[in-house]
Amino acid sequence: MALDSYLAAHNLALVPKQSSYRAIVTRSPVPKGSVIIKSPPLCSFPTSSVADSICNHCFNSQVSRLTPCATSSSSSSHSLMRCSRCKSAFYCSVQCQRKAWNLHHKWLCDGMVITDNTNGDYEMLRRVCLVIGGIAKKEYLTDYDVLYETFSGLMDHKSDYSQDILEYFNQVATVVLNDLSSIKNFNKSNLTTDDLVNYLCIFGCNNFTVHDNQIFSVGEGTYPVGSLFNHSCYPNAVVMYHGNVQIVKAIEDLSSNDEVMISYIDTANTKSTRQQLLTAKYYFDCKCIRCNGNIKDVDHLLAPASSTMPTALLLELSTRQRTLLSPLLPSLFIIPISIPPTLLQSLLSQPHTPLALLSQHLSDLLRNEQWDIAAGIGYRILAIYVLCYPRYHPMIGLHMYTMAKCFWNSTSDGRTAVEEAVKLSASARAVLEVSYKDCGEINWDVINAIDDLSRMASKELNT
Ligand SMILES: C[S@@+](CC[C@H](N)C(=O)[O-])C[C@H]1O[C@@H](n2cnc3c(N)ncnc32)[C@H](O)[C@@H]1O
Repeated sequence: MALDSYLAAHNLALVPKQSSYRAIVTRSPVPKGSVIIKSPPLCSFPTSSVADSICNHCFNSQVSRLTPCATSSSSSSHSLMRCSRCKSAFYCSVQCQRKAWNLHHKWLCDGMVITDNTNGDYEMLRRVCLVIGGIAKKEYLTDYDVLYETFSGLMDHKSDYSQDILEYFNQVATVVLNDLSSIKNFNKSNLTTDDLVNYLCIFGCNNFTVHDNQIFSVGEGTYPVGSLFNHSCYPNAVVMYHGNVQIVKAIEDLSSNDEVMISYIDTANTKSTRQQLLTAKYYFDCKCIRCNGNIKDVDHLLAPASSTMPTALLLELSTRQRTLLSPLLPSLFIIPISIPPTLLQSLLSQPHTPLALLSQHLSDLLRNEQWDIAAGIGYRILAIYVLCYPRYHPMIGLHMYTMAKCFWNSTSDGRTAVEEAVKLSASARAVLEVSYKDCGEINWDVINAIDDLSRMASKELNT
């Protein structure tokens, strides 16, 4: 089978597993920071909010220097080309425009839909049907045979969907079949409404949100190979994107025969919220090392925010966090899973300030350029992140980078703040390097920006 040899070429294997049907395991040790597998989407499309600022084919951003799917690194693109016919599709290069044209745009250009969350199913289904139905020119799609074989074998959980949802899927399937039936030769594909309903069921529990280098959502994609990885609330791998190419990276050292696990949801949530999200969309009860209690959970710090914090308390908390947590920064990286006891003690003794509330305050403080208070609150958030994300998770690194910027911009603490900026940028780099290395120039730009900040701050310390 094409899939087995494809996985074997990446030192991976798909093995049966009772609790989750199948699982991906390593066939040799994989050091943290390694690319486990890179795979293209069967289909993908950008979200409406960014559709005019990223290439609708490869998701390369307007301002980036490298086009992931262009043949030469000199094909720089600082403004996107617009489809002159529909005026709603944008491309970074002629190559991308040609690929999109031959895969779907030729048939969808007239009825181009500006996609949003309500018609994402419709948009994805039309594209998948053009590919599977033999209309799209498959030579423009990388690894089609593997993608198709894998997609066809994915779990659809059809019996778990409610009658209402299946009826909605049936309506979408009917509209799409009707739309596509006017295309010459589409009827030869013999695709039925039932087939399309099955595809929609597969999308529901397998599709991915594509994100940029700041983990902001930029699109949706059907990634059959990535869909083979099971979920853990304390994953040993993360999903990165170079444009719309999906890259699974190890964030822990893996031994031979270890199961590779990613997370399907934001794991900075209480156990009950995580379980609800996973049951509602993926139809399973999570029994991962965190959910079964092998890692100390901190639900009281993750509860949803119900109110805002008075400014005086915010200030007090900010100052206290800096005093308590700044000296602990180095220890956050020494112990892989267990939490330094001093940190745990300081967190548990704090007033009840859930993460959502702190994050909300942090964004307000950043927006209002209140860097000093933001930095202190940032420490508190960092401590909570360290308790609920694996040590080398990009959320931790990106947050450290935000904090480094706060200290660098802060005016009140002089040299101490600059020292904090240096310390935090070094930590941010150490964490982000693991997931961002070998993921293309667009991701590496974040590391370059951290290095720039670190150089400026170190220079200031030495003058
Ligand atoms: C994206 S697929 C993952 C691959 C899937 N195991 C397969 O063999 O095709 C998602 C589905 O896998 C199962 N799954 C994923 N992670 C699981 C876990 N930690 N425990 C139990 N089932 C899991 C659930 O049925 C879920 O809806």
